Amino acid sequence: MNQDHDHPHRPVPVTILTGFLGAGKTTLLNHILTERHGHRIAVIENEFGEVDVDSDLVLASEEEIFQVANGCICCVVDVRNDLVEILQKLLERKDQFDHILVETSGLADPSPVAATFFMDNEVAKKVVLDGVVTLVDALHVQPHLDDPALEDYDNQAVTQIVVADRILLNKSDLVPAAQLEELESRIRSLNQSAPILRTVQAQVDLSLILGLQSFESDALSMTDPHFLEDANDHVCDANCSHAHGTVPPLVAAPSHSHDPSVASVSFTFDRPFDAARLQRSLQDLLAIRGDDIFRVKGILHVQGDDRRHVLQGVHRILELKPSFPWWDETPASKLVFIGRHLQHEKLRARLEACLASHTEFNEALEAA
Ligand SMILES: Nc1nc2c(ncn2[C@@H]2O[C@H](COP(=O)(O)OP(=O)(O)OP(=O)(O)O)[C@@H](O)[C@H]2O)c(=O)[nH]1
Repeated sequence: MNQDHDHPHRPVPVTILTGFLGAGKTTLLNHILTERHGHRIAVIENEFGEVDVDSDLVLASEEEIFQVANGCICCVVDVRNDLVEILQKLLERKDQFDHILVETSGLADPSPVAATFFMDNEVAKKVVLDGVVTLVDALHVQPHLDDPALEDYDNQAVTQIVVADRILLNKSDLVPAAQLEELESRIRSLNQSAPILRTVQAQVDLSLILGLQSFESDALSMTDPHFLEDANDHVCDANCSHAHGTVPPLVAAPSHSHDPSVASVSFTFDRPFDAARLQRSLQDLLAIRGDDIFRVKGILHVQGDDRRHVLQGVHRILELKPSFPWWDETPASKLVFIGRHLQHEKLRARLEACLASHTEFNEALEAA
């Protein structure tokens, strides 16, 4: 499958992996990274919260994983410049991989991300957009598609479906068949051409989502003639007045607008959590606030356990699972909440109430 060794000048295909918060992007990424598919993939990740949890959720693999700066890749200029810089560096040693995968944050519009590949003339010559793969959360997508609070703003859940080449209707285990069919027709009304694949835990035959080559830039502009212009008023070419081969100065703010009421708050704690108390407390919180709290994720230090614990919440679904040991890393917790009307201090107080008491902590330290 690695035909690219024989064709060093062939542009490197780039897949953009997108989908709303909690839809299953990291789950798919882990599936891709652990499957024997013959591609050597460089992964670029972008996340929304200030504290990086996502890189800890990606399984160890031989592939290289790069983080672009914190902030939304589709609308923060620095983040898009960061993406161009990473691409420039990656392309200097493109003999080491044959596919690039960009996982966007769950709130990103993939169009400006795709456009970033064409902003810099040197980068544009060396990559080809292979496809946009969109994960859709079968259980939670409906209210986001119809979100009344988005009246004056772009709806990223809709945009992500509209621009997709492949749609994975994920978490199909959580929804009855009749509802899946309704969802499929809703998705079909937004995107008539992308095949919709039902998945559980994002398990999909990778030949259906990688190597599509659907997106030569001609094909891209045929899909939506305003695709690039929408993302940015400028696409570089040989006639540009500015220098190429450096970070393009014209990565301007895109024309779309995010819902400013969606924000993220992050926390770190050295003292371990009482796992049962934390789980009860967050379940109580999500039972009441689960419409507004879209996403919770964390890597946690749990009292009396030398393994990391992974906290995953999507609206009212919450799970806390042990993962691999801390090894020589000092255990500590980091958590991110993403949603509307998040009250930082109230959340902090709730979390602090779930930490193991100082006495418990000291006793555990002495016993160790
Ligand atoms: N029941 C069920 N749970 C799933 C499925 N796919 C993923 N999940 C769970 O959904 C949660 C979120 O999955 P992630 O892969 O982290 O989602 P994401 O899109 O990367 O999340 P963000 O990066 O925060 O936007 C995790 O707890 C997964 O285990 C599925 O098909 N069925």
